Amino acid sequence: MGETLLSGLLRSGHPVDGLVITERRADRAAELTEKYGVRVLDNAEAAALADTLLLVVKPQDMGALLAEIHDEVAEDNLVVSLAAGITTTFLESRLPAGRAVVRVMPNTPALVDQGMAAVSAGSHCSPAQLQQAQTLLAATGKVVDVPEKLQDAVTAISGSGPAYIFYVVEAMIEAGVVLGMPRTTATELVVQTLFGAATMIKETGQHPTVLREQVTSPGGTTAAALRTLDDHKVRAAFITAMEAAARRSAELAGD
Ligand SMILES: NC(=O)C1=CN([C@@H]2O[C@H](COP(=O)(O)OP(=O)(O)OC[C@H]3O[C@@H](n4cnc5c(N)ncnc54)[C@H](OP(=O)(O)O)[C@@H]3O)[C@@H](O)[C@H]2O)C=CC1
Ligand SMILES: O=C(O)[C@@H]1CCC=N1
Repeated sequence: MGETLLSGLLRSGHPVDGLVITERRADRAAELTEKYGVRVLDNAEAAALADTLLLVVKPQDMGALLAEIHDEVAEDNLVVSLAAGITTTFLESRLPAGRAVVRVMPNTPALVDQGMAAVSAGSHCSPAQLQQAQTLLAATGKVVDVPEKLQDAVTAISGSGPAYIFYVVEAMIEAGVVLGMPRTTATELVVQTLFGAATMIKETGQHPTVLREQVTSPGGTTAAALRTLDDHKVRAAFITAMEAAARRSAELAGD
């Protein structure tokens, strides 16, 4: 996710001299410098130098990272965390008092500038600082401001969401192969169908139910398929799965 954000910032015209990154594995640091021409520092050096700090480690590593940078985070710095489940209270309680923090839930389509990120301000973050975080994230897609109590739901929907879609795509390709289609053709058919359906939802503004009904001829093939999905309780499985994701997000800060 960190590399996705770095590449998006550079693509959107952010000057490379205005960025530094941290990377604890030397081989990976060399690879990133070679690929992007970006300077790699250690965490404390980067925190001392930067005005805005983007924290993109796993939730389980966040406590240790905050301890490392604690003394270097200045009063006017902005700390932006992209970690699932890590609350603004968690961040504020591990930084010097009064520091401005923003909690973000991004997603991987940011890699192709089609990201969906939701931001929530901490208690010392000014509207201008929240806007600054939104502007940074807008380099890789859409950004919405949500009350922090909705961030676990955001994580379950758009944060993890790309994985559910890839899972459905995998299943549809597999089904195509079962039906005798060469894998490459099945992949092409499924990917274009996904792209076409996503574009229809976005461009027509119509409810997905209306669009689904347009495909479903009475007594036809789609009705036969959808009845089978209902028999297997696929809709209920999605709801239960996403409830599990939101629950897991809420647990992560305690891991
Ligand atoms: N992947 C996704 O789709 C999304 C991820 N996120 C969030 O983004 C964060 C990162 O996720 P993801 O990119 O998948 O995870 P990765 O494990 O791929 O990346 C995390 C990176 O942080 C490095 N790291 C850990 N601790 C430190 C430290 N103290 N100093 C410097 N670097 C450190 C890790 O290094 P090393 O390899 O050496 O362990 C690793 O390279 C997570 O908090 C996740 O919740 C949010 C939305 C979507
Ligand atoms: O699976 C995860 O925990 C992260 C957060 C959202 C997407 N990936």
